Amino acid sequence: MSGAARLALIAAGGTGGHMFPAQALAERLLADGWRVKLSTDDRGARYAGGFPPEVAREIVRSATTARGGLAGKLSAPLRIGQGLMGALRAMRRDRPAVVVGFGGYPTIPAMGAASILGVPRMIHEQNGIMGRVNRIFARRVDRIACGTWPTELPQGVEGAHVGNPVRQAVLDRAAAPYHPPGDGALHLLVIGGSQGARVLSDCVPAAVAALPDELRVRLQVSHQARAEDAERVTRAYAEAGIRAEVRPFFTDVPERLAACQLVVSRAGASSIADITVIGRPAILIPFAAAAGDHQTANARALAESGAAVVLPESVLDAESLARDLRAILTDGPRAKAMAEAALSLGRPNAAARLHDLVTELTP
Ligand SMILES: CC(=O)N[C@H]1[C@@H](OP(=O)(O)OP(=O)(O)OC[C@H]2O[C@@H](n3ccc(=O)[nH]c3=O)[C@H](O)[C@@H]2O)O[C@H](CO)[C@@H](O)[C@@H]1O
Repeated sequence: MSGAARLALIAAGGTGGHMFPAQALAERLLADGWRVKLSTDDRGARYAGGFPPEVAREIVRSATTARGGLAGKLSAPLRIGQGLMGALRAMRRDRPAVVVGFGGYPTIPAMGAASILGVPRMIHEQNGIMGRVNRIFARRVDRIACGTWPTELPQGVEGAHVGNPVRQAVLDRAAAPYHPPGDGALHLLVIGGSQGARVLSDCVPAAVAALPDELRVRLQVSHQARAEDAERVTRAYAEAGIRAEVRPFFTDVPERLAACQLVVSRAGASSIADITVIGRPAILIPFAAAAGDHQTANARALAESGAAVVLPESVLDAESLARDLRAILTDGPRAKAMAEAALSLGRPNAAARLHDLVTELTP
């Protein structure tokens, strides 16, 4: 049955890691005739440009953006309380058929209001270790969908494994033909999650500069660097005579992934989902300080299946990275086997499965 005119309220927190799976579900629900509203805060709203225009036009703001310092901490309960009152008013007005939370503080008002008003609700957890806010609501929702499996859930709570939904632009390139490294150009994509990663800016240009000349001259690097690091990263590549495009954020990661021979990436859940749905070999550098070291957990399945080499930050330096880059870029059959292993872990139907769970929840 199609979901004509039913409204789904999607709540997601401020990082790309929560916003991209939310976007993927929004796209799927809209395609099935649902109306969709998005509840997020100012940080999350920066990702709204990627959402379909009818969702981006009218965001339900949840004023929970974290502020620094003691004053910020002390005022947090007040801001969450105000957010909750606003969410209750909006929910009484809009009457959503379902509320889906993707984690992060900005989801507290919408998930809290849905609990109070008895609106059918579910959460999607992207990582193998449940985030703090999803944990708060884990016992107060009708369904829990998990992106990674197994996921550590609170005792007595059950989850369904759906995978991490990826954007339509990624699905459009699912299993795109892979051209393993040979004699031609070598495209290297370097992404540090939604915020960029300083450690990659410190290491990758130096590692690439240490590669043998015959590899270096064929390299073409797309490197996402934090805005404050972009200039020095650009300079480092230029000084090493390497063609590189350095940007704080690539809006066309799906295209660049499809075109590349190798990815160097953090191990956030959506980064991994994109890499495995398109199917590309990767060197993963998990963010060691992520809650519960969940990025290392995220990367494990790829390492075990041979899809990726995992370099923990503790052993990462330009030399170790150069060794791995060289090993993969000079071994086409190995790169091809890695790409195939990655593809076998991809879950291109995650958004569709999540959509089905949402539909089951609503009369
Ligand atoms: C530091 C931290 O705690 N990070 C968490 C955060 O990661 P983070 O916010 O970095 O999110 P993910 O790695 O999950 O996703 C990043 C997304 O941004 C896209 N992208 C990236 C760079 C770019 O230039 N353009 C672009 O479009 C990627 O293709 C991917 O789809 O949320 C994830 C999901 O809960 C967690 O797994 C991560 O551990």
